[in-house]
Amino acid sequence: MLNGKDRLIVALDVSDGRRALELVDMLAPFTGMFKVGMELFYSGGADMVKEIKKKGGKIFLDLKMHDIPNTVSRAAGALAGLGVDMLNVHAAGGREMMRQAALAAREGAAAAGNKPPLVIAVTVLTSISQEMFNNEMGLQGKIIDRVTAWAEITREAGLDGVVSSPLEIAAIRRACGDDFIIVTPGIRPSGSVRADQKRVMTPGEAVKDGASYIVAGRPITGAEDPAAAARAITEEMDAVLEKGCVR
Ligand SMILES: O=c1ccn([C@@H]2O[C@H](COP(=O)(O)O)[C@@H](O)[C@H]2O)c(=O)[nH]1
Repeated sequence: MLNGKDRLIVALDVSDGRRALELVDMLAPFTGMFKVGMELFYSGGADMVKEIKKKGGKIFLDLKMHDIPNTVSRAAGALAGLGVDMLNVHAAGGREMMRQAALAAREGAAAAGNKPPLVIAVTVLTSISQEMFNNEMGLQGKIIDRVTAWAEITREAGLDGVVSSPLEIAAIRRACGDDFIIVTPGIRPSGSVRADQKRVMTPGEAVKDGASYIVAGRPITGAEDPAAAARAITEEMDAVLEKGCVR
């Protein structure tokens, strides 16, 4: 079973490549994977991915691709050639887009001699509240039902898992089983600032509910001592895992 360190993905949401690499050095002892998102990838590009890999860091490339199947699958193939460990698309792009993206990612990785990345789909962003979902996005019903339905389509399309808020973990586990990967941002250690996140839980609660991985950014990178913040999060998860109360 993965321990707290393995399950922690730190979001490197900075535009300064030097700062990103400093954070990698500082946080590597407490972090299983580093998330390179739009800010760092659009400013540092593929070189940033290569630099983090040189330091031995695993990479979740979080570009949330959402376009027609041909465009997304070609992009997924190219990104898999970089040797990333995880990449993602939006489930709202549909079953066929997801299916082609997963295939292309596996082929792109094999062509470059890399291990196939985990390919996962973003469901409903953690910054969306139930009220926004219904009134701003014009979508009916409950977020939890939409997330669960998209998770099932994601699994049927041959992807490895989903990104959801921690509030939906238990429902996804019931629908998609224990082997399905659930990655949850919207992680806020007790007492920390929510900022733009609407559907949140603490690290311990998320792991207790069955999260495969949690993503934390500002609670770590914005802390006075990022290493201490990351260590506290891994310890909180380990305490839950050691009690064996993981669903
Ligand atoms: O639904 C989603 C999908 C992705 N994210 C990303 O996770 C991190 C969270 O950062 P915090 O600073 O811990 O809020 C960020 O990179 C997002 O792009 C998400 O928050 N929600």
